Amino acid sequence: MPNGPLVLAVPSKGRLQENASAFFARAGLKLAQGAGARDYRGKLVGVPDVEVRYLSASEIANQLASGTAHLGVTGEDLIRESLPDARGQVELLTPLGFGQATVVVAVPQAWIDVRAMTDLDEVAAELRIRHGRRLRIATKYVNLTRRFFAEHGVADYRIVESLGATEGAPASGSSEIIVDITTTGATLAANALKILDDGIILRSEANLVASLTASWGQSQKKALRTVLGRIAAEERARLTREIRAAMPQDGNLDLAGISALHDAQLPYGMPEHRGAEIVLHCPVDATFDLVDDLVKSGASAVSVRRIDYAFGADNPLIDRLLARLG
Ligand SMILES: Nc1ncnc2c1ncn2[C@@H]1O[C@H](COP(=O)(O)OP(=O)(O)OP(=O)(O)O)[C@@H](O)[C@H]1O
Ligand SMILES: O=P(O)(O)OC[C@H]1O[C@H](OP(=O)(O)OP(=O)(O)O)[C@H](O)[C@@H]1O
Ligand SMILES: [Mg+2]
Repeated sequence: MPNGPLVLAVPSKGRLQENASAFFARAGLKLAQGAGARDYRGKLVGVPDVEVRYLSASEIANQLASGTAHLGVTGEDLIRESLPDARGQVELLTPLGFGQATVVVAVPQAWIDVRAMTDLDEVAAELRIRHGRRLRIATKYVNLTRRFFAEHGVADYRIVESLGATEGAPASGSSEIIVDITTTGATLAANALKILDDGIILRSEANLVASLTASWGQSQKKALRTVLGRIAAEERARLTREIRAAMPQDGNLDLAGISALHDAQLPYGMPEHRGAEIVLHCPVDATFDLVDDLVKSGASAVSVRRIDYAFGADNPLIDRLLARLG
């Protein structure tokens, strides 16, 4: 639909759901779900031409790949696992700071001599000789597993597809080892499994992802500018502090030098006269060093505040995506 709505796919359940709604709310994008909790469609309050669809995290990855959804929030693990050509199908716009999970290779703790991927070759050979069968890996990350094992030159194995409770597979005898996600490590420990020293396949977190295969007409691009504009403005504001001060009545404050030194901007220009108000925007980490330099140079009434949104003429998120859409 060249002039249809922009389809925004949002997690409908699980660990990503609450964090995703909070993320949109911070960006001033209020999700309005349809009539009941079972209505899986909604809107963005005050933003026309956007249709919100509530889907599972893995379905969001699929719909971004096929172009059924334009924008979505999902885990990078699911993108890398389900999309054969992630680079050509989607653009990962920004990591969101939640949904952290690491995809790992884990083996029984009882295998004390097995510490690294290279040790698995020996295990596999022994299994073959003693029991006449291949090393079994339980996982739902079939593609990530194949790629990682190939990179490590381990070829003599068989994948047992697991639909859940993967960590239980070795104890129940349906596999020898597993590939799964872990966050705190509690589930691995409870199942007496350990991560191989070089067994980290991917460190994942939730991302804002755009589809490159969806049809991007005029109305979708317009909605995209609004949505990404607010998201970028919130992100910029979160990483920035606003510092206000009065220019000293005498002495010479080298404002250009100080701002360059601390990577700060003067969004409203140079103050025009002594005693005039200075407004600086600087990276959060630079705040106190910048304040010290201002005070040392005679600035008075220095105050620091957080800002909610910082809109600029440029928007790196949109520019990057439009460049890729051509
Ligand atoms: N500790 C965790 N356990 C599971 N998923 C996590 C964890 N931490 C972050 N995540 C992220 O959440 C995603 C899974 O989300 P969720 O379980 O809601 O959806 P799903 O996998 O599509 O559904 P289902 O689990 O019912 O198959 C993971 O792929 C990962 O990106
Ligand atoms: O390292 P931990 O903090 O213990 O977390 C990791 C576990 O959490 C998830 O399972 P979940 O409970 O979501 O069930 P699921 O497999 O059905 O998604 C994941 O699949 C792991 O099993
Ligand atoms: Mg889950």
